[in-house]
Amino acid sequence: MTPAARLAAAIDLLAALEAQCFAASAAPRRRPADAVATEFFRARRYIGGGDRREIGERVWGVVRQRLRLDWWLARVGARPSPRLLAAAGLLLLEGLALPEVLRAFPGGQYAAEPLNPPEERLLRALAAAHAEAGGSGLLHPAMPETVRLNLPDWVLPGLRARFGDRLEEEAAAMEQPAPLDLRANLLKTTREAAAAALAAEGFETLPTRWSPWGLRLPARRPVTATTAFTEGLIEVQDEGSQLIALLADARPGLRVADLCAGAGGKTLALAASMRNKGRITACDVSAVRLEGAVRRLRRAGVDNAERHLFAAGDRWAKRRAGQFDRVLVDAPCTGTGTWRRNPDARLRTGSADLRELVAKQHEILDSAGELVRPGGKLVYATCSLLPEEDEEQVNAFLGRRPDFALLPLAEAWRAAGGEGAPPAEGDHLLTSPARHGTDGFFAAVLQRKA
Ligand SMILES: C[S@@+](CC[C@H](N)C(=O)[O-])C[C@H]1O[C@@H](n2cnc3c(N)ncnc32)[C@H](O)[C@@H]1O
Repeated sequence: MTPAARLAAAIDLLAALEAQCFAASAAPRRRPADAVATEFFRARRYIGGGDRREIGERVWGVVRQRLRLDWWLARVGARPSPRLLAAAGLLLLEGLALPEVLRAFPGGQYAAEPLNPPEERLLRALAAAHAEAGGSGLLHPAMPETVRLNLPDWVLPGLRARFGDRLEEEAAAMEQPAPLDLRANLLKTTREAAAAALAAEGFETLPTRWSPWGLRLPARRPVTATTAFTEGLIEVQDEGSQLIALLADARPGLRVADLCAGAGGKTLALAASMRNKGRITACDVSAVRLEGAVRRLRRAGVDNAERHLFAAGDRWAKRRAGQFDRVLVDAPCTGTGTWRRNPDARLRTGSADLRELVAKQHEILDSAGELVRPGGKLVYATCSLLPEEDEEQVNAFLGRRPDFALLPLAEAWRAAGGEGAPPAEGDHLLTSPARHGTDGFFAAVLQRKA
């Protein structure tokens, strides 16, 4: 592809993302950007791997900096159309000079149409405003805090309550690319043997600091193509997520419910710590997600897991009241803790989603409480750093259910075989990108009084 054709494809992909992920009209069925991008490239098989990578990098660059690019465009009175976003990206992110940006829109077959006079006027104004502000970088002293931190305004109160003076540091860490964490599958291997198998295939890893099962690759690499992966020796799982499975203390022989199992990320880890003994039920409301667990469970050699798809009017939970030793609620949440991995999520989630999710978490926690046997443990977890979805949710539950008590984290950690001190905030597990180099996860262990 010519450079002009690549830019034209990037503009088309930006337009697809706008329509399906970000625009108000895309609500309430906003799609994840990577799903839209996969579909986009699948429909354009003539775009080869190298071109795809370049187009993708350009588009993700714009998505990552979208709040700031929108601010710059608004400063010169422009609306963020895909064409202007692409042009602003060339100018402010890729550092092209104005004439080069204009030349990147030559028109003709397979190239973006030349900027029209109003677009060109806006771009010239943008270049002038940027030059006036020093001409380098994306930050500007007049930017509001939310744009400066690259965070939507609805998360600021919650994240400030969470991090206080450290908010800036955490916001910066949320902009850094995430490492790739793997979990050694103890049903088939040990952490050391999995590391050796990966090293033999050219993938050097380091053991993770807190998870006894974790291996870290410093940068994303196509690990799913390795024999170690296809043979089920490893799974991709952030260390923070591994810690939640660890904290659940799922021992051999227990009866365990993974209530929001999705595609089984934590089910797999729970089954491994149960050594395939006892019974684990992976539940979800999404058939597609639950179906995604089947192949993973098979690859991992898990044979003590069953699946249950919740349906309207389902009596599954009622019939199993008080029967589970462990219940994990890996609650649907805003996912603020994973924003470094999903830069589009901050653009497609809003305060209405937060309100809806908080209500859903409340409801799921209540039905989870019914399932736990006296003396059993309920682990409530999210990949959000917002107190409303985390400790406030837990405190409200404890207010409703005096027959449950919060197990202090140090105690829960030791009981689960954790070594050293866990990443904590008070009596809860809390990991964050800046402090722990993991995604942001929250977990609390609640024990039903015997
Ligand atoms: C954070 S994700 C789970 C991720 C999964 N546990 C893992 O480790 O890969 C939350 C899941 O909750 C599910 N969910 C949403 N509402 C639910 C409900 N009322 N009951 C059970 N699961 C629900 C979603 O479909 C989603 O798969």
